[in-house]
Amino acid sequence: MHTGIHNTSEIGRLQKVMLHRPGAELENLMPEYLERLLFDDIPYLKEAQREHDAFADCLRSQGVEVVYLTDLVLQSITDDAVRQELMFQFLTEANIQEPRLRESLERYLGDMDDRQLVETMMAGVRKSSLNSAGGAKLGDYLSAVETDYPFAIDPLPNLYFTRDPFATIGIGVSLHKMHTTTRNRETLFGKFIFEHHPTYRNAPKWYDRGERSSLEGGDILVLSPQVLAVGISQRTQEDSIDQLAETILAKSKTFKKVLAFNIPKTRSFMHLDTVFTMVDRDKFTVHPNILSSITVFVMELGKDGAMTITQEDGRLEDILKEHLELDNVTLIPCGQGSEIDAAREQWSDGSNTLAIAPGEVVVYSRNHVTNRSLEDAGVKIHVIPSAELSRGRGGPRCMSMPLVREDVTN
Ligand SMILES: NC(=O)NCCC[C@H](N)C(=O)O
Repeated sequence: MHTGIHNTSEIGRLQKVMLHRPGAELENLMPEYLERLLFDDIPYLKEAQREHDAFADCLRSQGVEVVYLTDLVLQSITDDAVRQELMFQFLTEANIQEPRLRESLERYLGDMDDRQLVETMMAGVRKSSLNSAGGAKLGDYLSAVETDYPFAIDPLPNLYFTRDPFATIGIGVSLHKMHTTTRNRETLFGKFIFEHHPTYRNAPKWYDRGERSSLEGGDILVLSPQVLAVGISQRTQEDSIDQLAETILAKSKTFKKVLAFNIPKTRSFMHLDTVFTMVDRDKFTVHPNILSSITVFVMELGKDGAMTITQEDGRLEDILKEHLELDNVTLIPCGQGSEIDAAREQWSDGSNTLAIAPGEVVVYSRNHVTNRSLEDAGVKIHVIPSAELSRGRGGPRCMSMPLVREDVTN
């Protein structure tokens, strides 16, 4: 079946990837609301875009086709009914309850062409722009809707972390219910892509955004065509993993095991991929601080179709060796084992590498200590600028969603 998606590993040569170039949503960040919107600082947009373009150019120079989220959403608006439905659901999920405000927003957005509409949905809507857009009737009700809050609709500043709202696994997709309200609104774009985009609408869904428990893409690592790793983290709950594992193991026809990694539930370790990524067939980057606290559960379907779960007690290297059937596994510690360098570089995603081929990864320039360890371990690195992008707490893996990778050969 052609689904537009083929992703059977973390490291197979990357052929097609989805990014989101940060846009006006970053200029709608205000210090008061940073925590709720999951930022620790405000990136300088122009510089963040320059860095992001360097990331995209780096990928293109390695033969990767780069597609952008905005374009995929636009290509999914196949007729006017889809556009209306997108706008309707967007306003509902932005929690616009006040009928006159909703009417005014419908008029404001309704006058835009498709691209403006999608970009505005992403950027958020300031009350001031509604007023200046000829909303003369607004004055009589804006006083009723929290006058001191400057947004009619909040921005979606985390969109450039395309790894999280949905994840490609095998030939299908896991569309997520996110842990936070702000990120949950992002998944609407994925819903429309996987319902309407001519290339992607047939992709099987292994998880859906209507589920009750949260699951985020940064916790999902496709270790091999048979083995999936999922983090039990601040963002991903056990119930979601039960459900994803049951569906994948029963329906994908290829995956045989899910390894659930229980990691500490903290902001800096928010997803599994902030502490652990695969860089080669037998090499992984890891934040040394998790090694003592991580536990791994192996989930498999028995002959009767019922799930079995066993807890692994050994060292991470040995667990990976066993389940990936490898002779050797090398863990490359973030910060070369120094407590200080490890903490500093992990905070800015030193362990969050994006593999573009076995043994070849994209990394942030600022994590020079970890980057040296990668090179010492024989990994080829492609270094991208990182001063502004890293302020959002995500690295090259977080900023990319592979759509097509070549299978890994031995
Ligand atoms: N996979 C990832 O770790 N993504 C990074 C997400 C950063 C974003 N500010 C967030 O807190 O969700």
